[in-house]
Amino acid sequence: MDNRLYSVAQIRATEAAAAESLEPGALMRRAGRAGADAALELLGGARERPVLVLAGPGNNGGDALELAANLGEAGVDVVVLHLAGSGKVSTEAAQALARARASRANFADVAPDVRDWALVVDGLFGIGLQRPLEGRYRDLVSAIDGVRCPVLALDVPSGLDADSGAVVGPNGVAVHATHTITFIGDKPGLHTAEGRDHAGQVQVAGLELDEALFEPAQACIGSPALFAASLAPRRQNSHKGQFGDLAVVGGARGMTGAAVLAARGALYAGAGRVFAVTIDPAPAFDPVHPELMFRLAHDFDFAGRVLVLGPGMGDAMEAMRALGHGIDSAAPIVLDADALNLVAASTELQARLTRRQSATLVTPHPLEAARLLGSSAAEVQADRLGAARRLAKRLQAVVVLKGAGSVIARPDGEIVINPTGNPGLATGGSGDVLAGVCGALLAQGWPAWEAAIGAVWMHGAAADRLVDEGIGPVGMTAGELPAAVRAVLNGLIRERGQTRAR
Ligand SMILES: NC(=O)C1=CN([C@@H]2O[C@H](COP(=O)(O)OP(=O)(O)OC[C@H]3O[C@@H](n4cnc5c(N)ncnc54)[C@H](O)[C@@H]3O)[C@@H](O)[C@H]2O)[C@@H](O)CC1
Ligand SMILES: [K+]
Repeated sequence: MDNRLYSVAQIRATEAAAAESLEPGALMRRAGRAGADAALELLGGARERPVLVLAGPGNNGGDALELAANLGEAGVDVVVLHLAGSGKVSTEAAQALARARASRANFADVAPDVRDWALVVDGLFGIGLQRPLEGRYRDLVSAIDGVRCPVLALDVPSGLDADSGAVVGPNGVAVHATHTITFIGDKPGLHTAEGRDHAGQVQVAGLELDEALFEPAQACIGSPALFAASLAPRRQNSHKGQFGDLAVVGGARGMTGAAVLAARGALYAGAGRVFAVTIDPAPAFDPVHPELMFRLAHDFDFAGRVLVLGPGMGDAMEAMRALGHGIDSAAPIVLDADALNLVAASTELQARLTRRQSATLVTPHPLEAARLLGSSAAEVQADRLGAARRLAKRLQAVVVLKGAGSVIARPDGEIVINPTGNPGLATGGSGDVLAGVCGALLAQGWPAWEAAIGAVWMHGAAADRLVDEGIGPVGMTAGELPAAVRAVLNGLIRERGQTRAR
């Protein structure tokens, strides 16, 4: 599976290189053909109701006009609303307009009333969007929100930034597509931030371009293939000492649950022995999971333990002290939640973090990332890939920027966007479980990059599995995640074992 993601600048460079050896308009015709095929597939055999094609002023509109001509030829009743702009029209788009005018597609002069369409095709704007949608464009986007049929976006849902997945604003709007067919290569903005809500199911049409025309991708979509090397079945002759000692350090007064959830996540993700190390005195044991060993941070020996620092840690002196010990330890560590806030407030801790010799993995949500970067959550969300890259470089750590389409970044700028998960994860404690799973994989010897990609993928897949079982998204609880993570992880290991046996 090709899971690479390209920036708009890279797509433009590929297009320019391809255009040198192609006749004018070839790419637009290919895009119009691929778009029409996707539309016909969505229509199935249905021909009773017409298809509405919205064509904007640029080349995205050109793609839509080619598509409309193709659908007309295929005998589909097509209504085109073409919104010409005042700017210069490309030769290809002008050709596409002439072709559509000469085809069996019908042109409407004004926005037709919302009616019973079989399909709406959004070809208003693609990667050339320069500003928020206003006036008639904005009205059309609102009208599309009212339709009951599938909405197919060409290249990018209009109004969405293809690089960042942000709706171009302030107070911007963007088409909510059920399906997006994106051209030349896949784009990060379709998979993170607002992208998942606006793009729907994404299909890539490569337009038959030669592989050599592409610059190396610096981002891709996460999948088990990226952490397959770490999914080895356990040897029969195993003992718990081989799967690591993990300590979750957190649980200040009133927040013991955060540490327990992280510890349970770690237990179910296969860590050999798991300690819940609390800042304040906690219950002696977890009656649901007596396997967890409770200790007080004050007299815990951090040496040799993989650490998850932060869940419910608070900001007391004792928390600072424990965090300092953890950061200076020689073992891999995960920093989450309160630990990130403490690091954000201390340049000294940040400096110690960058001097670490072993792996550091940090799992901020957008507000925590903003505190670490000295910006705002809105700024982080406006450029999730950029924020994650900056943070990874600054902290010399693998970063998981959580939220829809979690962004995983490493200091050299490489990015993975996670495709699994659902809004059921937007509940207290789910981040604690993720931190615990990250720690468990590190404790079992996974490299930090694979551990981050794998933990996020499995945590999301666990939530998807719970939704399939009717448990969520509404009302899903963090406590239900660990067992589902365990099922996902064992399923992957089994699959991998079967693939290798074949
Ligand atoms: N570049 C490529 O690699 C290819 C591009 N194709 C299509 O062409 C698209 C890019 O074409 P363009 O560069 O012409 O860009 P777009 O068609 O996305 O939009 C540019 C046009 O819209 C206007 N515009 C931008 N934002 C606006 C706003 N908010 N309100 C009103 N007008 C606005 C611009 O002035 C310009 O006229 C791609 O998304 C794709 O659909 C395909 O034909 C195949 C190859
Ligand atoms: K579009």
